[in-house]
Amino acid sequence: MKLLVTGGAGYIGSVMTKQLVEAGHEVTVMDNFTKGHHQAVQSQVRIVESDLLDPQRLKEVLSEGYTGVLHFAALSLVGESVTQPERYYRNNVVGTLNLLDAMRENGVKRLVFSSTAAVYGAPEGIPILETSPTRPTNPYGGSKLAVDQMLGFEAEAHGLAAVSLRYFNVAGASGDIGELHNPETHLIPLVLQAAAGKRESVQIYGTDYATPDGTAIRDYIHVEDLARAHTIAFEHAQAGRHTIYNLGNGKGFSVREVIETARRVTGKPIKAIESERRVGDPPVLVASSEKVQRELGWQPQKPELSTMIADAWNWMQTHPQGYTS
Ligand SMILES: NC(=O)c1ccc[n+]([C@@H]2O[C@H](COP(=O)([O-])OP(=O)(O)OC[C@H]3O[C@@H](n4cnc5c(N)ncnc54)[C@H](O)[C@@H]3O)[C@@H](O)[C@H]2O)c1
Ligand SMILES: O=c1ccn([C@@H]2O[C@H](COP(=O)(O)OP(=O)(O)O[C@H]3O[C@H](CO)[C@H](O)[C@H](O)[C@H]3O)[C@@H](O)[C@H]2O)c(=O)[nH]1
Repeated sequence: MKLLVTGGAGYIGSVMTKQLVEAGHEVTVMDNFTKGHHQAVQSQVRIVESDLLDPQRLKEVLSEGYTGVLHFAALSLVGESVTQPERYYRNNVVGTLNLLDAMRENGVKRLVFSSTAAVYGAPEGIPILETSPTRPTNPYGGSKLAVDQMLGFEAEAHGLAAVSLRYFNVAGASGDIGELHNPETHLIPLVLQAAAGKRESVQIYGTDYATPDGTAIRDYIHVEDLARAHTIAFEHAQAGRHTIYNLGNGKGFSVREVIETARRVTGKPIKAIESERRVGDPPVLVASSEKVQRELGWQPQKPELSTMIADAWNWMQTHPQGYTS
């Protein structure tokens, strides 16, 4: 298949691109490189350095005849979205609208979209189902929910085959591709930076949650398992339908458990400092992934937290400078 991967130079998109290339597909990556890395993209992949906010370029590219699009490009810093909501809605919603226009104009009718657990806000019940109420507590989650809703209407009106995958906490690395965000806000890379001596310590945001050890609980999913789910979802997408799936392991780990596991995996004494809660963080986010398992037959192959941390640690050690381009 000939596929367009937006945001394919970012963390998850580059793992997706690698898997697609390994499966023999022809891939074009479109990325504006505000966050992405050239080195994360396989050498045989065509890179179009362009922005989703350039509708003309999107139309030109999509006129080249694609089977479908895997759409990862987005801004995704929760804190930044609170202070700059307009930027998040423009990039994530208007960018996706431009993409849908270009797809429609060129008869490209298949899309998998990166949605997020952030659409659920602070959930009423755990595990979180796809039918749980969506009440995002920040503009990032709001922008993703707006796209999820838009896709439902677009599928109905124009026959698009669309799938939204609502990821929980993505972690790990895939061989020579790893996680390098700047700034980094995610727990596991920060913990490993402390293990590697790149930072003195890691902060534990909140020790007074109503959880067994007082720290917040999250559902971590290996980036390879996540990317594999996209391929299955893409193949099963049905014309005129928009389907939503949660993607997690259905099992939660606390911040202290993550740090403890990282100490064991790395053999390093990682210094942790107990701090205040981070504003807007829900105490527990754990997915029910029953629907994706039942309907698509997806199963995580790397469900262990220690495997995710070991793969991320291995990447960090083999790439001490991260990506250089
Ligand atoms: N990492 C997670 O834990 C997580 C969890 C839930 C959802 N997601 C979603 O998954 C997707 C990928 O996340 P990631 O962690 O790989 O992020 P990332 O920042 O590493 O990758 C996103 C890529 O999109 C590109 N991009 C952003 N806006 C663009 C635009 N307007 N035009 C072209 N390119 C643009 C960036 O340069 C970057 O390379 C995002 O949509 C994110 O919201 C991520
Ligand atoms: O230095 C840190 C960083 C994080 N945490 C804690 O670790 C947990 C995980 O935090 P991350 O920042 O790694 O991940 P989030 O759960 O905040 O965010 C993830 O889930 C969100 C949905 O709620 C979005 O989808 C977002 O893109 C995705 O990364 C949270 O309880 C957070 O408070 C710390 O204690 N110390």
